[in-house]
Amino acid sequence: MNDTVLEIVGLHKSFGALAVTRNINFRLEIGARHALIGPNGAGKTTLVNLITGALAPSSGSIRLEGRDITRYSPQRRVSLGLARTFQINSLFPSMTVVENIALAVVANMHIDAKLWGALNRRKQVLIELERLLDVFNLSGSACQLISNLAYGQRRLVELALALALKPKVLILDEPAAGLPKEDSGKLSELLRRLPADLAVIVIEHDMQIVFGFADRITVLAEGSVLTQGTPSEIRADAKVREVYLGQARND
Ligand SMILES: Nc1ncnc2c1ncn2[C@@H]1O[C@H](COP(=O)(O)OP(=O)(O)OP(=O)(O)O)[C@@H](O)[C@H]1O
Repeated sequence: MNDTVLEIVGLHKSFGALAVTRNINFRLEIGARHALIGPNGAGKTTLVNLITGALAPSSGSIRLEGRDITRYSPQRRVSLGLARTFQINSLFPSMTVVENIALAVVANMHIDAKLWGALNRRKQVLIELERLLDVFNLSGSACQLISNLAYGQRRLVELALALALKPKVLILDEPAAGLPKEDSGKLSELLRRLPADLAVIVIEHDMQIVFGFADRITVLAEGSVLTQGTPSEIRADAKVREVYLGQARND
């Protein structure tokens, strides 16, 4: 059986004469926990934008479950199961946590207003809502307005929204950014509760999160893959230490 869910082959992106993504290759298997690390300007965000379709590559290909999605729109990629965390400004601040998540669940189940009244549909939505609130420990704040939540809680709601899409691949772009150190410990714990069959790519500067979460790490430098390996291989790699780990947030 082929367990590959996402495959990146020879991906290349130039802005004019500047090549910012150079011949990137990697594959994710079902349930993978993959981290993308590298110094500022290494090309991590550009690579995510290529995978999600926000940018078109100059060459190379992206396959999701064997299907070539290289030229698909971002929306079509999402509908096929490629999600990334929502930005905070995609939450509705004057609505509650549960209302925000419910909107995403209902949209993903393609339930229109007329069918919403059907009891079994309503039950399905409620079961899914309960599951998402539970995964992210949000049940206690379900009825709070987003505008009253602390920053860390809002980030959890974004994660819940992304999971409401029932993705096969989830890209987490710096989930710990802006979180106080004590909350990043909690974030690690919650990341471990993501569904086992979901393939996750995390881009993160916090090395405690990266090494606690990833089973495989790709290190980017100047747009290229410097090396890939298991956390212990990456930790022991002299090149990586030189270009990155010595300067990363790992206190
Ligand atoms: N639209 C663009 N036009 C020209 N150059 C760009 C563009 N977008 C990104 N770059 C350049 O591409 C390189 C990689 O940027 P990118 O944001 O992908 O790096 P990064 O690894 O995500 O960095 P950081 O960790 O700081 O977010 C940088 O040198 C950046 O200046």
